[in-house]
Amino acid sequence: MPKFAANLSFLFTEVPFPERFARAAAAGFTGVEYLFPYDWPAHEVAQWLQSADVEQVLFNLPPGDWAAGERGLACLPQRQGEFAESVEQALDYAMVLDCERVHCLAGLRPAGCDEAMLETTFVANLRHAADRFATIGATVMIEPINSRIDMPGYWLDDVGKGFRLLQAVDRSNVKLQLDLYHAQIIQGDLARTIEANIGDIGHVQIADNPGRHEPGSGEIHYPFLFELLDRLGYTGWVGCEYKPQTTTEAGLGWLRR
Ligand SMILES: O=C(O)C(=O)[C@H](O)CO
Ligand SMILES: [Mg+2]
Repeated sequence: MPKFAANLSFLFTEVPFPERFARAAAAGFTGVEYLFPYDWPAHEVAQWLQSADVEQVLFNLPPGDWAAGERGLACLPQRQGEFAESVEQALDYAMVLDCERVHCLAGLRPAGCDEAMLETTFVANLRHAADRFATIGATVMIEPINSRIDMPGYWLDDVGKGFRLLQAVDRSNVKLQLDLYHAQIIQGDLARTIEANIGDIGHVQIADNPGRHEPGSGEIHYPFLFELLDRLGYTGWVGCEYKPQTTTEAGLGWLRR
């Protein structure tokens, strides 16, 4: 069975964020991930990790103005200076939190912008981020996110495009974050996608479809996919990025099977 990380932006939301680390540990998780740590000083987050004795598995680079609807900076030609600053902020947090993985959100497709310009910008930004995070031995993830249900207008909304971009970026520490919930909505064919690209997959996330709830609540047969990941020798983490149908603890039955 793969090793699972609790995504604290989705799970244990019954309690304030600082308390979620201990709740995740008490539920048996040894690693945690979440969207953004930037509302708190890095040393405080490090204290929560240490007190709960859990590993910081992944977090996201700053996304721009999330509350205003922005979903990342990496593809935006006019925001490269801000992107570079966001990389430095995330790098500082990754060092303090001893985190080896960060996810770089691509951004929303701006109106009237040439697609080639967006891709050129994304590739240059990811190369920059990769070279900065390589200084601490960390990996930068890019994640295809569905633009049909969850993130309308998101620029990296195709799984094949994600794997193609890895080739264009050409950095060994840039990998694909395969969120199987998004991949199911985008294209399905999950097992073959995993098998054909296992060497380029740096992180996996799970939720069921439809509804983005616990594994076993929808159409995706996760026991088969977990066995496939094991058989393929996947040693990375699997982030539990789903919305519990009732409470987090009540929804952990799938993990106990
Ligand atoms: O949306 C997702 O699935 C993610 O994992 C992003 O990192 C946050 O939006
Ligand atoms: Mg995800």
